[in-house]
Amino acid sequence: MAELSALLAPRTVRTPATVAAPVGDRKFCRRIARLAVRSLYAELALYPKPGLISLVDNGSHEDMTAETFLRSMFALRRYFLDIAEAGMAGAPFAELKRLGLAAEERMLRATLGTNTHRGAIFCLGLLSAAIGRCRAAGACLSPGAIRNALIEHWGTELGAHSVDAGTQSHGAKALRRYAATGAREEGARGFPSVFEVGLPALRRTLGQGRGMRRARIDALFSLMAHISDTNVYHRGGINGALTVRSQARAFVARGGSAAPDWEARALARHRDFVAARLSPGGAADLLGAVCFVHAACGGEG
Ligand SMILES: CC(C)(COP(=O)(O)OP(=O)(O)OC[C@H]1O[C@@H](n2cnc3c(N)ncnc32)[C@H](O)[C@@H]1O)[C@@H](O)C(=O)NCCC(=O)NCCS
Ligand SMILES: Nc1ncnc2c1ncn2[C@@H]1O[C@H](COP(=O)(O)OP(=O)(O)OP(=O)(O)O)[C@@H](O)[C@H]1O
Repeated sequence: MAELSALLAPRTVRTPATVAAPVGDRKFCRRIARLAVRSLYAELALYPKPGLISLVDNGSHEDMTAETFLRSMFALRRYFLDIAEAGMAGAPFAELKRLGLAAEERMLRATLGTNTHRGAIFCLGLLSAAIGRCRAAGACLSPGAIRNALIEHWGTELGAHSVDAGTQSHGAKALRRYAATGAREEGARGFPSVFEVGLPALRRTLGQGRGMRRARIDALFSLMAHISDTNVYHRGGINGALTVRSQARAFVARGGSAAPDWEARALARHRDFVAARLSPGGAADLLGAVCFVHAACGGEG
C-alpha cells in the first residue's frame, strides 16, 4: 500500500512548460509512465460507471474486481516507461508491438489470466510512445502534437494492423459478426474518440467549473454515445450496443453532469447495465486515455 500511495500522491509539476523542461529523458519517461498508471486508476476509481468495475462494486463482471485491476496496473508500470522511451528513440512499430505483446503477457500473469487492460495497453501505450516522440522533437506537449506524432511515425502500420485470420479474441469475433470496429480502427485513425470526443467533453465540463469527477463522467458518457465498443457487442450483440448508445445519448442530451439529477440517472444506468450484463469496457479504456492526454498536457491528473 505504501507503493500505491506513492503512485497516487499529488503531482507537484503541472504546467505544460514544465513537462517540456530540460529534465533528463529517463525522468521524463518515468513521469509519463506514472501519469499513465494514475490515469488508469482515475478511470477505475470513478463511480458510478454503467456496468463497469469501480472501487465500489464489480459492475457486470464476475471474473474480476478492483483488486485485479490494481494488480494489473502495478505490473504495467515498467511497460509504459519502456514504450515512452522506445517512442522517444523513434522505434519502429514492430518494436512497439513487441512491447505491447509482452505487456499483455505480464498483465495476464498478474491477473491469473483475466483481461483487465488489453485495450489500455494498446491505447495508452501508443500514446506514451507518441509523447516520447514529441519530447525527442522538442515539441511542446499538446493533444494535437501527440496525435500528429502518432500518425506521422506509426500511422501506416497502424492502418494495416488488421485481425489475423485465426484470432479468437472478443474484438475479432465482434468484427466478424457485427462489423464492430473497436480498438484497431481507433488506433488506425489516431484515436479520434480520445481527441475529438472524450477530451473536448472533459475540458468543456472543467471549463464550466463542474470539477474533475463530473468532467470524467461527461467524457465517459460521450464516449459511450459515440464509439463502436467490441466489449458491448461481445456481451450484448446489436441490441446491447443500441441500448448503450441510446442511453448514453439521452444522458448527454439532458445536459450530462449539468443536470440536477445527473448522479441518480447515472446510478440508474449502472443498475440497468448490470441487470443486462452490459459493460462498456472500450469506453472505459478510452476514458483512461483521455485522462492521460489531459494530464500529460499539463491538466489536473
Ligand atoms: C488491437 C488489440 C487491442 C486487439 O484487440 P482485439 O479487439 O482483437 O482483442 P480483445 O477483444 O481481446 O481486446 C480489445 C480491447 O479493446 C478495448 N476496446 C473495445 N472497443 C474499443 C474501442 N472502440 N476503442 C478502444 N478500445 C476498445 C476493449 O476494452 C479490450 O480491452 C490488441 O490485442 C493487439 O493488437 N495487441 C497486440 C499489441 C500491439 O500490436 N500493440 C501495438 C503497440 S502498443
Ligand atoms: N473499469 C472497468 N470495468 C470493466 N472493464 C473495463 C474497465 N476498464 C477497462 N475495461 C475494459 O473492459 C475489458 C473487459 O474485458 P473482457 O474481455 O474480460 O470482457 P468480459 O466481457 O468480462 O469477458 P467475459 O465475457 O469473458 O467475462 C478489459 O479489456 C478492459 O480493458
